[in-house]
Amino acid sequence: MSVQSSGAPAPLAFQTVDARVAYDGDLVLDGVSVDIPAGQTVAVLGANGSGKSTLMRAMLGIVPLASGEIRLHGTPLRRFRDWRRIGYVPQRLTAGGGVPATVREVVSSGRVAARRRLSLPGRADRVAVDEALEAVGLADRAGASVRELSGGQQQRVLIARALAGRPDTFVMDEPMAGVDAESQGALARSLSRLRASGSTVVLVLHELGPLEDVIERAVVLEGGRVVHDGIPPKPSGECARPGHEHQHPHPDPNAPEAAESQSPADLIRLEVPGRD
Ligand SMILES: Nc1ncnc2c1ncn2[C@@H]1O[C@H](COP(=O)(O)OP(=O)(O)OP(=O)(O)O)[C@@H](O)[C@H]1O
Repeated sequence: MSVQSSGAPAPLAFQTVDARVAYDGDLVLDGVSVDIPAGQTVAVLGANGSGKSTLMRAMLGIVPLASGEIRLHGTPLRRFRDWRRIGYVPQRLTAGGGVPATVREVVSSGRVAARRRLSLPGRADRVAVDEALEAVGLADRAGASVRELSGGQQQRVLIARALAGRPDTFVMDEPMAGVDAESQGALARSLSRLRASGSTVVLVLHELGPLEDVIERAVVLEGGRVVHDGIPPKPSGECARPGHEHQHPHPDPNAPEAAESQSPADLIRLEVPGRD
């Protein structure tokens, strides 16, 4: 358990208790229990179809549980109302869709929940949007149509939209998927700042890559179950050699969590679509 400097345990941002989710009768989350203290930066890793996105959606009540319980900031999900605290970046959506919106317009939409009902955007909204654009390195593209941007830049727009609402708790589903190196660097810097500011960040990743130094903890899913929860696995051996195409997270044999896990040899077998 994470402990604050006062010695008291840190309050939990997320708590899933024996969570089960089924689609059409097929169990895709099979008894997941994870406590995420406020202020932690946690990666959820696992092979394709292991249930990562489903866990994110269940944590936010987007898909219902078959059984178990979810609490957000100590409140059972069904009673949770403080959604302004939560910033969600969904998986693989383009920021603009078919609508010819500018970067600023899309990011400004992240302020709607933070505004008082029926009030027009004010100075605080403009400042929040400016800061969010700055944080993801897109201040100079504010007037551009999102359709002109690269996939990685569009991903940054979605993150800026979440930042603009000034939540303290982020859920990001594969923010690095299909993102170019420049945008990966910008995202890594944004996440470092979020971590330094005490925000909670839970993000789905296929590989740690440039976020390796930012991630404090990794939860690895396999077949809808947690098979590792602890120190992020380090790339090693063949995969760590220069010239290797990608970095699969591998178990660190020296990590105490790895030694305690159910099946160390099978811990992490990640697939990266189209690259293996
Ligand atoms: N809405 C849905 N209806 C039916 N089955 C679904 C639905 N969403 C996901 N699934 C199935 O549930 C399983 C877990 O999917 P999920 O998207 O949570 O996995 P994932 O680990 O995030 O995978 P990926 O890395 O490919 O995004 C998969 O077998 C998937 O096909």
